[in-house]
Amino acid sequence: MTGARAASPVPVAEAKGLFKRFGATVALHDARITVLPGEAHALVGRNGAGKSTLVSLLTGLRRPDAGTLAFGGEPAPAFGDTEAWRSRVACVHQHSTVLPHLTVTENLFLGRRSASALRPIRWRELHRRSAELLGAYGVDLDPRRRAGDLTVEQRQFVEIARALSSGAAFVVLDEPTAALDAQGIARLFAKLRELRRRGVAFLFISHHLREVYDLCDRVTVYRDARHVVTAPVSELGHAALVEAMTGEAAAAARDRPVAARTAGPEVLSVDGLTLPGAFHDLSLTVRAGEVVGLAGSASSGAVRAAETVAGLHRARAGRIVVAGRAVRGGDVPAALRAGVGLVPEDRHLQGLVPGRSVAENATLTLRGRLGPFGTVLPSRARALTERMIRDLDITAPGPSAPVAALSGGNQQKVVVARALATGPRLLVAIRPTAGVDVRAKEFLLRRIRRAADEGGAALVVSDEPDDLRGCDRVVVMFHGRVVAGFGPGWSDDRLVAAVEGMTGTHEEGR
Ligand SMILES: Nc1ncnc2c1ncn2[C@@H]1O[C@H](COP(=O)(O)OP(=O)(O)OP(=O)(O)O)[C@@H](O)[C@H]1O
Repeated sequence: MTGARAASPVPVAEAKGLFKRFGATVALHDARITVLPGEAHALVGRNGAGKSTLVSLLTGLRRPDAGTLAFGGEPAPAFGDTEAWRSRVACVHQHSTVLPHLTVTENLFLGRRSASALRPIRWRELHRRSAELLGAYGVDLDPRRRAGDLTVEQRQFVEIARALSSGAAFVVLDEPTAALDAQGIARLFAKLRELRRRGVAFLFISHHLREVYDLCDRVTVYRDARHVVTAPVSELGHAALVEAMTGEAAAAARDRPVAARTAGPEVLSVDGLTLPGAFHDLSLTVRAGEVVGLAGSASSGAVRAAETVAGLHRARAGRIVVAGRAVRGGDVPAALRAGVGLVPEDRHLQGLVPGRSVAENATLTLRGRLGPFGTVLPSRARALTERMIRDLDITAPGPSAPVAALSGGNQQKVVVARALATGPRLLVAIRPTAGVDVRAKEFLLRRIRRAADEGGAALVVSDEPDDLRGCDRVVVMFHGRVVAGFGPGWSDDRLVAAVEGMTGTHEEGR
């Protein structure tokens, strides 16, 4: 075995001939993947391609219908032997599996069986060991802290440290950057590079193809439940990668607005808005026909500001006027009545009712509009949803499928569909393309643009240059204040610098 290793290394993980169905849906069809020791291997594909299903099989969460899995040349552990799976593969999900009410130490050492398991727990000793363990991965954290009080980034590092300390040399990262801002992503990547130097291998799932090129050696593409290609990233250019994902030749270059459109009357006017701890004295206008970007990192207050406009928080001071009507803060139904549609940041907490159908979720905001006496007539809801499924290119078995059965990106499209269903005067979209594949991203952004072109207006919160490129103006926030404003034709560098608080310019006013 050891002799053969030099010639062709034993893969840290290898899956062959995987099949997995959910009812009538084929999630994986004869799929395969091979991850070599110490490599950073990307897995990409459109929403619903089968990536998360593969992760659930690779981590022992689900059992394949057919196919084989091996780690380090050995067959996968028995299904249900959690400890054995954990020692072979670790997974960092977008949604953390760290238990929030326990301390960092408890999370790190939870459920470990050892010779000393029957002895009373010596907390001082354990805290010292966790500090040491975290230190070894360059994480400076008080191990006595409750995990629930950590940031997403810190929780991810606890998760990675836990995984590696149980012996795994293979970590699956399922959209780990989705909830991080640019600096958080840079720190995560620095840690991942360092771990790779020590021989740890990664399977990295992301819809940000730039991250794939930045971090990974090889890339595997899945399309419609099947393996399409595995190649070194250096041999698969951007256009070829998108083509492998979509099965179509790459789309023509995205249209960039060259000049500001003539804007109509004010749809949103925010004046002197203050929410202590989040933003201070914020003033902003959005006119009919405009798409305005609100950019900022996690601590900028941009998300909270947009949520306040949509009625999720009550500001301490200031005024919000939508289409000439003052909107009382902290009242979502009032904001909805005034014509605000919201795509919330966290579709799991604020966006969807998982057990209900796609049709019910997509029409949640429409009560009273479709039928008499506040009812939603099933036939009309169905017709409307079928149109949305077509319109937004949602991959779903049909309007009556439960939304929990859709892939993450398709769930996000249902959230956007729902916000658009009311024909809002002002669409407030918070990171609307999070978790959405490359094609669907362009589609959603075009759909938002269209809502504005048809007489509405949109406020798009994001720190992704790609999300903001189609905006007429971009307002940048840093630490709760507006620090910059850009008109059309801004450069990525200057925008990123402003988001990171490196500059404060107003190129085109607000
Ligand atoms: N629990 C489930 N019940 C029914 N269908 C499911 C379930 N989980 C996944 N599917 C279906 O299996 C297919 C593959 O989904 P999967 O979540 O693996 O896609 P994905 O590539 O991870 O997509 P995304 O990029 O949107 O996260 C989809 O058609 C999805 O609707």
